[in-house]
Amino acid sequence: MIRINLLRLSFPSSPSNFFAFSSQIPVLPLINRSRSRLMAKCAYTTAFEPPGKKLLFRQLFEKESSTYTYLLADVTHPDKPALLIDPVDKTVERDLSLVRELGLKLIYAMNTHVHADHVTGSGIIKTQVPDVKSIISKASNSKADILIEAGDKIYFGDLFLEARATPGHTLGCVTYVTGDGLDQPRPRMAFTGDALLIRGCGRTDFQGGSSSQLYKSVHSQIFTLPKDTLIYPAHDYKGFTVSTVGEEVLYNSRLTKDEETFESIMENLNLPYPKMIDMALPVNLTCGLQELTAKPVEAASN
Ligand SMILES: N[C@@H](CCC(=O)N[C@@H](CSS)C(=O)NCC(=O)O)C(=O)O
Repeated sequence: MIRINLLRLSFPSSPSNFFAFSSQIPVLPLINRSRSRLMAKCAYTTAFEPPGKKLLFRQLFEKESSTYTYLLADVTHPDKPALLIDPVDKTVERDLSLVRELGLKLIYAMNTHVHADHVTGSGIIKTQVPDVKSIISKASNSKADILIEAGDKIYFGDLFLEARATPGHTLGCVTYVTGDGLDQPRPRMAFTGDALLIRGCGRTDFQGGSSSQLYKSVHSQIFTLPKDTLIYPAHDYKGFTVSTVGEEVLYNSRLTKDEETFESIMENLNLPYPKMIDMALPVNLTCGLQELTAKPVEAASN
C-alpha cells in the first residue's frame, strides 16, 4: 500500500466550518418540493472543512476532447502541495500557469486510466517540472513513476486521495476519492475518469473494456459512497460539470438499469472509434513520456 507523507490528525471543527466550501461548489437549483427534499441529502452546499485545513479545488476543461482536468491542493500546508488529475497535453501551459499563479507546488500528475482520445499532459508536465511524479494504476500496464493499486492513499500535504479500482471502460481504470475521516473535507469528491460520466458512462468496446465489469465496478465502488459524494468525471459531452452519487443512483440513464439491460445498451452504442486512438495509446502507456526530452524550466515549483 502506498502512503505518501504523514497524516496529522486533528479534531472536528466548529459549525461555522460547515459552509467553508460553499463558494467552490455549485448550488443545486430547486426543482420541486419532493425532489428537492430528496436532493437535500445530496446537496452541493453543505460542506465541512476540518480546522486548519483547506482544499483548493479547480475544474479545468479541454474543449477538443471534452476532457476535465482537476487541480487539488492543500493550501494550509506550508508547501501548498498540489496535484493534477487527467491533465491534457494541449492545456499543460494553462494548467502550469495557474499552478504558478496560485503559488502551489505541483507534486503529482495523475491519470485515471490510459486515455484513447487525447494525449495525457503528464509527460510534458514532467519535462517542465522535473520533481513531479506521474501516477497511474499498476493494472493499466503502463509506465509511470508511481503505480498505484486499490486502497492506496495518495497524500498531498495533510489531505489525501484514495484509489478505488473501477475497471470496465479499460482494464486499469481507477477512481480517486478524497479521503474519509474527520480531518478530511466533506462531502467527499470522486474523480471517476471514464468509469462514470454524468448520466452516462465510458464505452466498453476496446482496451480490455467489459460492460459486465463496468457495471460491477460502478455499483460496488462508486454507488456505495455516501450519497452526497460529488462526482467529477474525466469527460462531459452534454454541458454538465458535477453530479452526486445520489443523483446518479437515481438518474443515470445506463447504470440505473439491471445488468443485462446495461450490457445490451453498451453493446449497441455504435460509437465511432476515437480519432486519436492510434497515436494516443502508445504515448499514454508511458504516461506521455515517450520521445520527450527533459527541458526543465522554472515553472510550477516554488
Ligand atoms: N468522439 C471522440 C470520442 C468520444 C468517445 O468515444 N468518448 C469515450 C471516452 S474517451 S475514450 C466514451 O467512453 N464515451 C461514452 C459515450 O457514451 O459517449 C473522439 O473521436 O475522440
